[in-house]
Amino acid sequence: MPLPDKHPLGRLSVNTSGKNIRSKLNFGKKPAPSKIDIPMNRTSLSDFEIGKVLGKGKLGKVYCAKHKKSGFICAIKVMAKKDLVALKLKENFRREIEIQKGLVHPNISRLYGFFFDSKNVYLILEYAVHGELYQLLKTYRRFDNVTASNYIYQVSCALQYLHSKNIIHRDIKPENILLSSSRTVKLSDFGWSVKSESETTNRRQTVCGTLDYLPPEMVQSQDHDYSVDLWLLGILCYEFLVGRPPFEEQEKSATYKRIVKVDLSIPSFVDGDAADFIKRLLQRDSTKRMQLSELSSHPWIQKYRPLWPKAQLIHT
Ligand SMILES: Nc1ncnc2c1ncn2[C@@H]1O[C@H](COP(=O)(O)OP(=O)(O)OP(=O)(O)O)[C@@H](O)[C@H]1O
Repeated sequence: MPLPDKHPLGRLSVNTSGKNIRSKLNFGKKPAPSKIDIPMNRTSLSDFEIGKVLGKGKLGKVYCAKHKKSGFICAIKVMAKKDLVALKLKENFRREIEIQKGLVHPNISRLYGFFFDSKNVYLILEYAVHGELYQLLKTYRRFDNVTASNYIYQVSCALQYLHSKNIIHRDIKPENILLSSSRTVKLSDFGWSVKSESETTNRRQTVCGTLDYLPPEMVQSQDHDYSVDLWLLGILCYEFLVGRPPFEEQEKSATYKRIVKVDLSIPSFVDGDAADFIKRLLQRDSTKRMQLSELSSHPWIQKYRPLWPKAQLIHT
């Protein structure tokens, strides 16, 4: 699988404040339905009332929208067909849709369906009212242990589900995590995900993902498997608690070197149990990484779990 020309190995800076998102839509007095009931084969843009821009991605904008007939509130991602072709992203996009449309889990952003016209492709997505977790992290700089452990646990639930379906996400980072009401994590962006035939045999070699988050085996273009997501979870946890990823350097090559050596230094303000949690995931030898099934019994999770908001305990 070739690496598309324009993969963003860096941060995107977009305005996703989420303020007044719904203000332009006529929501009416009736509560919006919580389930979508749209015949996808006959859907077109005119079936939706389009509201405010929720954010801008590499390939287009995402809008808040209401399905006129049912009143269902969703997010619509609009991508120009010509951009998909020009950026050689058609295959990536097709794979993303194929993978995401079959996923139904409380911690995974739903893709309800898609439609297209002569110019654009439109994805109908679950609306995440609080937008990207990355913006929240930028606002607070770093999260406290209660928040971080809760978000990490929710991401791990999403990963457990994905892995059970033989899917490796490969691009976990704060930009690819959305927050819906009551701060429920919604893992999104399946553009770099792959579906393996079997959990153990199908190791892959494609280099992908975001630079700071790449595991040693991918930096070195070696085979990789499900355990890349464990590494990514470790980096995510570090970034939540410290405010930046652990191997960040100005020069790409310096970052690569630090990743390969696992040149990890955890600031002293990080909770000792959290530091242990991170170290258990950031293992050079991918077979030694803490398994998702072990994660919920780790002391860091155990310690802060009683303080999590009740709404996030439903997936245990
Ligand atoms: N389902 C959603 N609910 C609410 N806001 C969303 C949703 N999807 C995207 N957004 C907002 O729109 C912005 C752009 O999303 P988009 O998926 O296009 O970003 P992207 O990271 O460039 O994705 P991709 O890598 O697939 O192009 C996001 O940063 C987010 O703030």
